[in-house]
Amino acid sequence: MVTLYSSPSTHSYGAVASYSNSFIGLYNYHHNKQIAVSSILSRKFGSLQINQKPFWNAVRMQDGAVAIPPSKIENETPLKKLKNGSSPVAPPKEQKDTIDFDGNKAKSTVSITVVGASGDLAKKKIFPALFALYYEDCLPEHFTIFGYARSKMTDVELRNMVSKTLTCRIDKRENCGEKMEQFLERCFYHSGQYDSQDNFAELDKKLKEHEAGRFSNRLFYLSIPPNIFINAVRCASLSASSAHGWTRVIVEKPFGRDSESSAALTRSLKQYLNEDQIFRIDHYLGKELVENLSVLRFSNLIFEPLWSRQYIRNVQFIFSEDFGTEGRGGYFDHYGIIRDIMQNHLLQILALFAMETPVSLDAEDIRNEKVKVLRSMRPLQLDDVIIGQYKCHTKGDVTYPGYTDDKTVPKDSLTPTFAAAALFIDNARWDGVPFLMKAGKALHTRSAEIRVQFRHVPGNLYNKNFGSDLDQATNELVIRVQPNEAIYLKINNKVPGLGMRLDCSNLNLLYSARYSKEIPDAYERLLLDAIEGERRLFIRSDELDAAWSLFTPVLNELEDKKIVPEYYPYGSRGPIGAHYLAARYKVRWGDLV
Ligand SMILES: NC(=O)C1=CN([C@@H]2O[C@H](COP(=O)(O)OP(=O)(O)OC[C@H]3O[C@@H](n4cnc5c(N)ncnc54)[C@H](OP(=O)(O)O)[C@@H]3O)[C@@H](O)[C@H]2O)C=CC1
Ligand SMILES: O=C1O[C@H](COP(=O)(O)O)[C@@H](O)[C@H](O)[C@H]1O
Repeated sequence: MVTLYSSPSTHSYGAVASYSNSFIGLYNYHHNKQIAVSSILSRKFGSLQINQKPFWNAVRMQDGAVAIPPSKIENETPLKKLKNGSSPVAPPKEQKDTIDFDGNKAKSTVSITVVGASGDLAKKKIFPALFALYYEDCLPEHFTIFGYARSKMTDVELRNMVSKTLTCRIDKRENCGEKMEQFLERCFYHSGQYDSQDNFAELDKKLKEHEAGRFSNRLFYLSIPPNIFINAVRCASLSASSAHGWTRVIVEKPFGRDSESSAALTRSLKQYLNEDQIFRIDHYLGKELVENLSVLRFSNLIFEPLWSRQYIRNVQFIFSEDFGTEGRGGYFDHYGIIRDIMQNHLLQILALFAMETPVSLDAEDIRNEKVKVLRSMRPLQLDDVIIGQYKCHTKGDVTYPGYTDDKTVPKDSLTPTFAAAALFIDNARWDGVPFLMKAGKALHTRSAEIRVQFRHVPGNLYNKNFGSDLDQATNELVIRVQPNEAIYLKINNKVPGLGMRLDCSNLNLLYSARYSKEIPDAYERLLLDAIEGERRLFIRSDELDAAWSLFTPVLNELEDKKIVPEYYPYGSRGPIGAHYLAARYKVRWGDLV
C-alpha cells in the first residue's frame, strides 16, 4: 500500500507520498500535476490507479516542505533528507488517504453517521438528501448510514422515522418504493451519549461489522446543538475514526457567535481534526443559483466587464421569510438575524459575487479569492445598520404571534429578527459601491435574491421618456435564489406602436420554464461534495475569521448599548428604517419598486 498524508498547516497544497516510510514525491496541487504525482508512483510501483478522486482535494503541503518536481525524483528519497530536518510527513493522527492498489471500487465503502439523528435537521434535510442521492445513484456502491443520538430507538424505529420524510422526485420513476426500501435497509441506529468514548467505540464496532473488511471511509454529520460539538468530535475522532481511509466531519452552523468564540471553536476542533477533515456547511452555498453565480460571471462575456464600480450603482442581498422563529426561538434568541443569516448566508453570496477571478475552479483558489475580498471589506459600522423585531399582528380572524410571545424567548428580548446593513469593499473594483443586505423573519413573503442595480446611461437620448426616475431608467439584474429560481435582466424597450413610449421589461431565465428537471436540495449537493472530498462549497477557517471580523464589533456594540429594535408587524415589509438606510446611499430596495 502507498499511503498519502495530508497536513493543514499552510494554504499551499501538495502531495506527500510515502512507501514503507520512504519519501517518494511532493508536488504542488493542481489538476494537471495530479498526473505528475500519480505517474511517479506508477513508475515506481507499476500499475497504480488513483481510484479516489477525493484524495486529491484532501492533500496539503507540510510547513516548510520542499516541492520536488517529478523529473528530480530518481530514487526513493529518505524522509530525513527533507529541509531542516522538519518532519515532512504528517503524524499518523492526521488525515490520511490510502490508495487501493487494485483501484477496485468494490473494495471500498463509505459509512455516514448522522450524529443527532433524532433531531429536526436530520429528519427534515439530511436523511431525505441521502435518499435523493441514493435514488439518483450518486452514492458509492457500498455505503452504510448510521443514526446516532441519545434517544432510544431500534433500527426499525429509525427506519420508520426516516421513511416519513422521504419523497420521490417529481420525475418519479416506477421503482421509487423499491428504492426507498433498499435505502432504508442500509440505515441503522446506535443510541449513545455525545460525550462517551465508550459509546462511540460501540458505534465503531458496529461500523466495522458493516464495513466487513472493506477499505472504509467515514463521514460524520454533526446535526446537534453547538454546545455539544466538541465532545462529539472528540469521541468520534478518538473512538470511531476510520483506521485506514479518510474521516471527515460536517459541522453545522452556528460556528460561534463572534470572532472569539468562533476562534475557540476552531481551536477545539483542530485538537481532534485537521482543517481538511472539517466541512463547515453553509447550505446557501449549495443552492443552485448561488452555484450558478460564478458561471454567470465567468462564462458570459457580457457580465464580467460590467462587474465593477464603473457600471454598478449598488448590489442588494435580500432574504425574507414569511414565518417567525416557530419552535427555534430558544436557539434564535442567542444569535439573532445578523448571525443567523447575514454573517454567513448573505456574506458568503456577497463574497462569491464580488471576488476577483480565481486562478482555477479548485476549492483553494476559490476560497483564497473569497478570503481576499472579505478582508478588503470595512467592518460594519453601527450607523450602517438598522435592526427590527416582529410584533403580534391580527389579520382578519387570525392573530400572528410576536417574537417575544414565543415561550422560549425572554419577554424583554432585544434580539433582532430583522436587520438591514450597508457594507463596503475597499478595493479598486468596488470602491464606493454600497453592498446592501436585508434579512428578516415574519415578513410578507419568502424569498432570497441578489439585485444588481446598474448606473444610468450617460447622455441617454431617451431620458425625457423616463423623467427623473433613475430606478426606472436603469438596468437591474436579478438573481432569484428562491423560490421560483430565475435570473432576469430588466431592460428598456419601446412599446410597440406608432408612438415612442418606453417600457421596462424582463429578459427572463425562469428555471421551471427552461428545465423540466427538479432542482436538487442544497443538502444533496453538499453531502455529495463532502463524500467526494470537494471543499469548494465549504467554509475554510480563515474565511470564517474574516467573516466574523466584519460583524463582531457591531454585534458587540448593539448588545452593549442595548439598542432597541424597531418593531414591525408580523407579515409586513419590515421596519421603515431600512428605507432610510438605503436612501442615505441613494438606493431604493429593488424588491419594493
Ligand atoms: N433545524 C434547522 O432547520 C437548522 C439547524 N441548523 C443547525 O443544525 C444543528 C441541528 O439542528 P436541529 O436538528 O434543529 O437540532 P435539535 O435541537 O433538533 O437537536 C438535534 C438532536 O440533538 C440532541 N440534543 C438536543 N439538545 C440537546 C442538548 N441540550 N444536549 C444534548 N443533546 C441534545 C437531540 O437528540 P437526542 O436527545 O436523541 O440525543 C436532538 O434530537 C444545530 O447546530 C442547528 O443550529 C442549521 C440550520 C438549520
Ligand atoms: O440557516 C438557516 O436557514 C434557514 C433558511 O433556509 P432556507 O434554505 O429555507 O432558505 C432559516 O430559516 C434559519 O433560521 C437559519 O438558521
